[in-house]
Amino acid sequence: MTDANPYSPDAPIPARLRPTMEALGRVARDLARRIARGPLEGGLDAHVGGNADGDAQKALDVIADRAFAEALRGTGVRWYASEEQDDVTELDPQGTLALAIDPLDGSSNIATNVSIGTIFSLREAEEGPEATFLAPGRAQIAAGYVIYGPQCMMLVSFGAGVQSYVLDPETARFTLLDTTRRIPAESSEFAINASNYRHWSKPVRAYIDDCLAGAEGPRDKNFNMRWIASLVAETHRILMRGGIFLYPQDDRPGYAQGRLRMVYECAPIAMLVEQAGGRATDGNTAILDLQAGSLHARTPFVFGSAVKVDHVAAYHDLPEHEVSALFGHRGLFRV
Ligand SMILES: O=P(O)(O)OC[C@H]1O[C@](O)(COP(=O)(O)O)[C@@H](O)[C@@H]1O
Ligand SMILES: [Mg+2]
Ligand SMILES: [Mg+2]
Repeated sequence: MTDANPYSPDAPIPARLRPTMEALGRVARDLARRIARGPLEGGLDAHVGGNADGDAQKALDVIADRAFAEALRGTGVRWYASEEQDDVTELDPQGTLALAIDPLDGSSNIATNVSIGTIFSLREAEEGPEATFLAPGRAQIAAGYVIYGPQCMMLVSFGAGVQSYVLDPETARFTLLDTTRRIPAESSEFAINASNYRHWSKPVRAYIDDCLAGAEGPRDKNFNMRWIASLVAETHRILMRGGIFLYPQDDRPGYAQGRLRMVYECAPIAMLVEQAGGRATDGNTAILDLQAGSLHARTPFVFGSAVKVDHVAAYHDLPEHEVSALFGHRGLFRV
């Protein structure tokens, strides 16, 4: 029952991007099946080496990367840039598109039966890989993710809102749900890896301190916290019910620009978030206006409901004495 077109007939995918999107959908469908089989597949979580960033590579990282690269041949993609490879591959010299991909996001969760994902971004292919991928994220013509969770879903934007699909196990097709996904403005949830608290900058600490102070603090309300350690899963939750995500820079060696990669993770998620009415910044500046210094460059990343992301930026603008003060003396926010 696995036909060539992995989408329902009503999928509003631009004709020019169809072959590429169909290849992505077919691989995602196959990965969803393998991930669901999990232990029966054997060794998906095995350590197999390290990638360009020095991150540990799992077998599923490599399986996913190879499967996407292979399937994208002949679909109009010239440049293939993967988080799992040091260099960009030229798939088709005649191709006019370029694809950046995090083939398997959240790989620390493979063995734990927690949602993982794939993040992808499409651009026009310029003459060289750097001219293509180092241009600000506003140059993206499409961006999306697949979440391998209790349901396998794809959320994608072609620059006119966000389309949501669920993979129907009965038909093996990504079936269109809606094209109007908006991030709810109101929410009481924030997501951050709080184990790094002591390494954060003062503005980030101050922002989180004020959330933790709850109804007794300057925010006058109680918050709840989430941390899944799968960017795709955090993004999906925020697209469904609002909130804010932060992966800031910190003092640990190697974390001067945070953890997440501009080209493969932050730029595509930022496009989806903006297309859903939210905001995505590096703490101050819109991610989509920033340029990556290199293919694998990282950036601090803050995204979610627009008002919340703006608050974080305001904390970065506070004078030193206010950002260091206890929340009772900060006096800036009454939200
Ligand atoms: O373990 P940490 O430091 O909380 O980092 C979690 C983050 O790292 C990531 O797993 C990085 O992605 P990869 O799994 O693709 O390397 C994100 O999905 C997640 O948000
Ligand atoms: Mg990732
Ligand atoms: Mg990854």
